Amino acid sequence: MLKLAKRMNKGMIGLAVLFMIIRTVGELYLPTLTADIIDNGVANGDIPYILKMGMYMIIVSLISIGGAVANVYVAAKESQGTGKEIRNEIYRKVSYFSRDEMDDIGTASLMTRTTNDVVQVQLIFMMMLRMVIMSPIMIIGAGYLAYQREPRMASVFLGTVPLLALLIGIIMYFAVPIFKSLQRKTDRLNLVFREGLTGVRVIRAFRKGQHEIERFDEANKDFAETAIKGQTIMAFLMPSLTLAFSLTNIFIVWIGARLISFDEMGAGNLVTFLTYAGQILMSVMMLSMVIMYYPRAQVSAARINEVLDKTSSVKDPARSQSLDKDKPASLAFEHVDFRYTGAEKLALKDIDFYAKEGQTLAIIGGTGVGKSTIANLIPRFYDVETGSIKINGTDIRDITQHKLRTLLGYAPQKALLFTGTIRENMQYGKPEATDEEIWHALDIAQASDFIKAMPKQLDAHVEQGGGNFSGGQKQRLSIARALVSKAKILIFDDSFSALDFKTDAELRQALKKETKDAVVMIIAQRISTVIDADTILVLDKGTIVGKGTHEELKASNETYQEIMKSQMREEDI
Ligand SMILES: Nc1ncnc2c1ncn2[C@@H]1O[C@H](COP(=O)(O)OP(=O)(O)OP(=O)(O)O)[C@@H](O)[C@H]1O
Repeated sequence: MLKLAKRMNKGMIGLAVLFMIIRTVGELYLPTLTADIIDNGVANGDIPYILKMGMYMIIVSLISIGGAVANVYVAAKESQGTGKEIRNEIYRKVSYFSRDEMDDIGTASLMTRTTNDVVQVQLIFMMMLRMVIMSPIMIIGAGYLAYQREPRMASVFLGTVPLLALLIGIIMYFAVPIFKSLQRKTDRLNLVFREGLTGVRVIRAFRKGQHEIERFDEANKDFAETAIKGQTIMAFLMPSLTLAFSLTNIFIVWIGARLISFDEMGAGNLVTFLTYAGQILMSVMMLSMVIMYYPRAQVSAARINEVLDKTSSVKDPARSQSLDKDKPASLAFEHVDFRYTGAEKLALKDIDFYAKEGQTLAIIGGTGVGKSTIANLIPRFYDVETGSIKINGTDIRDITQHKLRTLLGYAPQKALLFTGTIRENMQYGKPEATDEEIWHALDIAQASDFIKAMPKQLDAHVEQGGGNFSGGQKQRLSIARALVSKAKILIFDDSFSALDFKTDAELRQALKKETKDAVVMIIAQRISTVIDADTILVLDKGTIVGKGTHEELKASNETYQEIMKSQMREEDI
């Protein structure tokens, strides 16, 4: 918590303290003025004195109110501002995470941490800048002033304050663990909600709607029950305060009345004491509220720090090497082994190939053999375990990720579009791309026809995740987006799978003409997609079991022949 609190502006903290001191001193001074009015003004019937002191009280009240308002303003501004900074930093940090770190924390939890956890921390910052400053000054100040006035009456606080502290301690003993567990339950609630929303089509197709509703209901119930339990325990706080307050008042009035009747104390002191009692007990309660919320905020702070302290396993080199742009583009995997974090077995073993500009390299194989893993290693979503990947002869770990990614055009397996217009989506990798360049890329990707058919064309709206386009349309748009940047290394991870055979063939033909100075990697499961590639890698269980052209593999490679048999009729073979 302290680590996050250090982000607050020291000057603003100083201002909050100053304004709070002004407010508290004002509030502590007012009861003494009341006592003066009663003892010197009312008792002697001195109207001018009452009026003078009344005016004085109004001025002190106004200064005190001014301090209070200024303190709230500074506290709110600083806590909200710090919260905003923390959210920004989490977002910046996460955007540099490798897939390993993303998998480790999980998207739902990252969302909870950026929103709900930051709100908890903001709340405690706000409390710190207000109550934590005010309460100790108030308790010590009111206690001291009360003692100065009449030590015999002040002794009442020695009994009631510890009683209140004991009651609060008991409440906290039960409430704190409950509040701590609430953050975990918020995570679970978000996870189930997010899965239910993103998987809504699958859920409906499998008629699992009711099951999902019940799953959410269970997580929701668990969260609500825990929150209710916490609030129920908290509900004892107010009666405890009332009890302590009433006992204090009874004792003050009892002792006070006796002292007044023996003429040992003025009536004004009694009123002053009752006010001090209220101020002291209220401050104890406010402090206990902070102590009550603190553990929950501390859990939140730890969860935020976990994200902020996480270092990406994929690091930029201390000194980035420059790539020779004039050199012909090339992509090489040199004896690459790769294993997912925590996995026992290698996902890729001894992957070794080379492709130069103008060449198309295809990778074919069944599901789960490691095709996408190869594609994911090139933009350094993960780093290799042994061996190396080289672009234009330079190890990709020797250049910055930013520079590396400007060299790549990547169409992922799951075509993803962003909310906005077609133009904005196409300009994602090259913000300065002209309409002409965009249409050209759409032409190659066989996407211009359906975009032209839309009334707004390049200004047509794209819904979240590209929801208003078909799977095949999304794939073509995703291919066009990769082409717009005119990258020298183009990776198409199963990007042709939702296209019909005719579109698939036309697209590859147009692509071939356009990519004479680029290396094109096509990952596919269909033989027809890889048939024209210069080199085809046949992948099985993470290793290359065949390398060559279609004709060569057709003649000699068993795995390739099996894939062909499963996909083509005998006469086509
Ligand atoms: N994030 C991950 N963490 C752990 N293991 C993973 C992860 N992603 C993939 N794997 C495993 O690595 C292996 C290769 O997966 P990969 O996605 O590369 O296969 P693929 O050949 O592209 O399959 P498909 O054609 O079905 O997409 C699989 O056995 C898979 O279970």
